[in-house]
Formats: sequence, structure tokens, C-alpha cells
Amino acid sequence: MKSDIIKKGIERAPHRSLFKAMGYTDAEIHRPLIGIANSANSIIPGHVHLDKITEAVKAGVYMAGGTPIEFGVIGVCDGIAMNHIGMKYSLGSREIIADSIEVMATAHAFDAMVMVTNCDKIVPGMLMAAARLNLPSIVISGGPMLAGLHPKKTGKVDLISVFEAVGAVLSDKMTEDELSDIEDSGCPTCGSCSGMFTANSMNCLTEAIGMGLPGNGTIPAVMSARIRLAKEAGMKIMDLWEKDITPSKIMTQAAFENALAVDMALGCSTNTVLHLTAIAKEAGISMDLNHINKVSSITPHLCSLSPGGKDHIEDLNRAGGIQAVIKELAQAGKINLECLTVTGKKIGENIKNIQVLDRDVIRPLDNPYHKQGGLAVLFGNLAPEGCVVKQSAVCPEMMQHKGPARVFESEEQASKAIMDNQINKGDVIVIRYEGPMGGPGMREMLTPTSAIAGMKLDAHVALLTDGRFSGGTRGASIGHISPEAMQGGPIAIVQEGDIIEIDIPGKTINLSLDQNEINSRLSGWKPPEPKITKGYMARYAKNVSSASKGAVVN
Ligand SMILES: CC(C)(O)[C@@H](O)C(=O)O
Ligand SMILES: [Mg+2]
Repeated sequence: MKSDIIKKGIERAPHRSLFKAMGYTDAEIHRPLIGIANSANSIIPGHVHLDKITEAVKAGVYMAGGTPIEFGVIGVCDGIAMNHIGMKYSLGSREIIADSIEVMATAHAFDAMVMVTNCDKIVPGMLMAAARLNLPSIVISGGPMLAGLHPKKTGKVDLISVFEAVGAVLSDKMTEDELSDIEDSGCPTCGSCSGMFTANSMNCLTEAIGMGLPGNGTIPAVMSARIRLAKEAGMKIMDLWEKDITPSKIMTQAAFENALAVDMALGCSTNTVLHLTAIAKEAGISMDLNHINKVSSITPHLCSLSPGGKDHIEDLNRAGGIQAVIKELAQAGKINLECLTVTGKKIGENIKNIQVLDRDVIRPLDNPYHKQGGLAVLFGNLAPEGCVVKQSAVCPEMMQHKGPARVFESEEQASKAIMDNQINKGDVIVIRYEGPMGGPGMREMLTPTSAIAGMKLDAHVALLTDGRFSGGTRGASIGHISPEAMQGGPIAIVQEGDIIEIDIPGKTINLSLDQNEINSRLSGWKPPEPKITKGYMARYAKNVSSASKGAVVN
């Protein structure tokens, strides 16, 4: 047993004595030690109940003959960090999460791991740790929040309704009283925000890649089935430990392909591109942006989920969840059924008796919501290394667009201009120096994109940035422009009024300037002073890679 190194033999009496100080019995010490990475806190709605999930996981581990050992993991609420300096610290928390789990598992010689997670950076951080440590591991999420019901109108509301309502109030399309109704009803329970935003995107892909049990992506946080799933995760980890089923046997190249196909069918967050790339790197697998277009071109978009569509994760769960989406894709040969999963079985066996239960929530492949998948990667003289858009949430009018650049050096400047009604129909808003190095931290910008949607400008205005977006962002919002401005990418030399041409079906994004002009402007460019000069983000900015490589810290 790996943990023998801390508990076996005469020399380890002091170590055992320390375990005994905590109340562990000899019997418990002699069993496999299962590290439980618990990211509970009282600042993320998706994490407030994770102590309950952890308790259930521990019960499962005990039932199956192991000893659970819990430790804490940090987590940022992107919603609360949104639109201020706090968001600069969010993406980088992913690496702290991965590193801190590596430290805890290695220092204490755990035999296997259960990762208790839910929200945006905690899921990928934990998957990165799982790949790096390569100990038998299961990821169990706290589950999605239910959608809210508007108290006075028919229809569902969610966190994005609240963000968009702000834009509606500022453009006199809604009263403050109605905003307050939506504020009170948009987030009705604990759990990760209820649409196909980043947290749920990553929880669903965890299931698709084989690292979460069936149901992990979609069973709502408030359902008792979620507690039962957590107990099963606790029991199952003992099975994986006995059979030595490690992440490297699950997160293979083929498993990443499966995850990408599910990503395209669901219409996941643009952030999945960053996170899958970063997890693949830890797993020793290469994932380049061109590949996303290849998968997207052959994988239809089957589910119409918020922010682009009408449904929420609770509807997807009712329709059969991720296993049903996998089944639908598998019937057309778009899934590798041989991939091993944390059930201890192959995907093909997991989906044997699965059925799609609602054909409007999970459409058949021959009648999809869109012929292509949720994401597109565009290339051109403005983004030589690529940029990402959630094409399934772009209005048809904006799939091809040409307009004058409106240039802003930060999210704050752009948000102010939008809220002060200084943006005209046809404009292409450019927000730069918000990249991984320049931000630093590649802020997610839900406030300006939601204001545009709430003001009903999303059929007329595009927004480009070297920063990133929320999974809740809709409209022609094109992020991750690489190389970023701070690294001398061409986005740095765009001037007010330059014409920008966007062609999402053609996968191109270009500045209507000849290359000599671009080169001459670039030769006069100098990087601005860093905005954060001390602490974690100053160190992060020095070491972070381009968004096109997953914004990983090398
Ligand atoms: C606040 C949200 C909705 O979680 C957002 O941060 C996302 O990325 O989806
Ligand atoms: Mg987010």
C-alpha cells in the first residue's frame, strides 16, 4: 500500500502516534488512506453544501473498508468575483488548487483520492491534480442549482437573467422593481448556477471523460440522489484502488475526444477550451485549437440550454443526462465506447440500458438545434494563434459581421461606455490587456456581455477580447484572442475606427489592414507596466502561458 511509507514498521511509530492523536484507531490506520479534497466554503453557492457531500463520500469509503481523510481546498465564486479586481484572481486559483492537492496527497502518502467539487476553477484544478498524481481518483460534484421561477411572469430565470436585467434597467427597458424580483428569484437553491455555464460544463465533461460517475454532471444539488451518488463515489474509490484503475487509464486521448464531442453537443462554456487543454497537458496529451473546429464540424449541437437556449441542467437531467447525450452521439459512431470510466467499466457498458427520455431537450442527431457544435475557433491576422466563440449562442445576424473597432484598455472602460450608451449598432468592441499575462489573470467578463444582451444590442454589436467570458455569456463575444496584447499580439495595435471582419462560419477574424501597416504599428509598440506588482498574481503573470495553450503556469 502506498501509505505504508507513513505507517508501517518500527520507524513509523511516531507517525502512527500522530494519527492516534487525531483519534484514528489501529484498524483505521491499517486500511487504505483515501484523501478527500473538500472544497466546501460559505462564499460559493455551489460549495455551501459540500460538507454534506463530503460526509456522504466518507460514509461510502468507510462502508467499503477504507479510511477517509479530509482536507480543505480553496475556491472562488466567479459570480461574486465578477467585474472587479477579484476576477483577476479566479483563473489562477485553478493552479493553486491543483498544486495544493498535489502537496497534500504526496506529503501524506494517500492511496487514492476523492475530489469534492462544483464550480468553475475547482473542477479543472482537481482534474489537473488527478492527472498529475495518477492515484486512483473520482471527482464528485455538488450538483447544479435549480432554475428560478419568475414570481410574476411565466418562465424560468437564472443568474444570467439577473446580469442581463441590469443592462435592461440601464437602457430603460425594465424597472428597478422587476430587477429586484429577478434578483430574488434567479438563484433559488444551493448548487452551481443552473444553466450550461462553466461549472456545469466542466461537471458534465468530467462525466464524459470518465472521471465522474453517471449522473455527476446533472443531478441537482438539492436532490437526495446527489447524496446517494456521493456515497457511491466513496464506495467506488475502494474498487478503483483495488483494481489500480488510475486517471492515466481513464483520461486517454480517446477520452478527451469523447469529452470534446459531448462539449459540442451540449454547447458548453468557452472556458472548457482552456480547461481541457490544461488537463490534457497534465495527462501528457496534446490538444490544439484546430482540433476543436474539426470536432465541432462533425458534431451537431443537440441541447438548447441557457444562456443560448431555453432549458436548464434540471431539464437535461430529466431527459437522461450526460449518459443519454453520450448514447445519442454513440449511435452515430461519435463516441469511443472502449474508454474506461470510474464505474470500473467501459462507456459502452455504462450506456447499454440508457435512453433519451425527452427528445426536445436532447434532440436526435438528424434534427439538431445547430448542425455544428457549440464552439468555434477563429484564426486571422487579429488572432494568429486563435480565439474562441460559443457559436451556438450567437444571433444569426452576427455570424458574419464587419464594423468599426471601439477600443478599450480594460473591462472597466468598456463596461462604462456600454452602460453610458456610447456604443453604436454595428460597432466591434475591443477589450485588451485583459489576457492571462496582461490582466493579469484573464478576467471573465460577464458584465459587459450581459449589458449588451440586456440592452438588446446583441444582434448588432460584437465584442472581442484577449480576456475570457462566462459560460453564461451569449452573443458575438469572441475571447481568448492569442497572442494577447501584453505579449505584442496584433490586438495591441488596433485603433479606434479600424474595420474588423468576423466570419464565424468561415472561422476567420481579420483587421482590414495590410500586413505592412500591422507590422509597422507593431514595431512601435511597447508593453505597458504590469498592473499587479506583488503577490501571487505578479508571479503568475511572469510564468503563465498563452490562452491558446490553456493559460497554464509553467
Ligand atoms: C458566474 C458563472 C455563471 O459561473 C460564470 O463564471 C461562468 O463562467 O459560467
Ligand atoms: Mg466562470
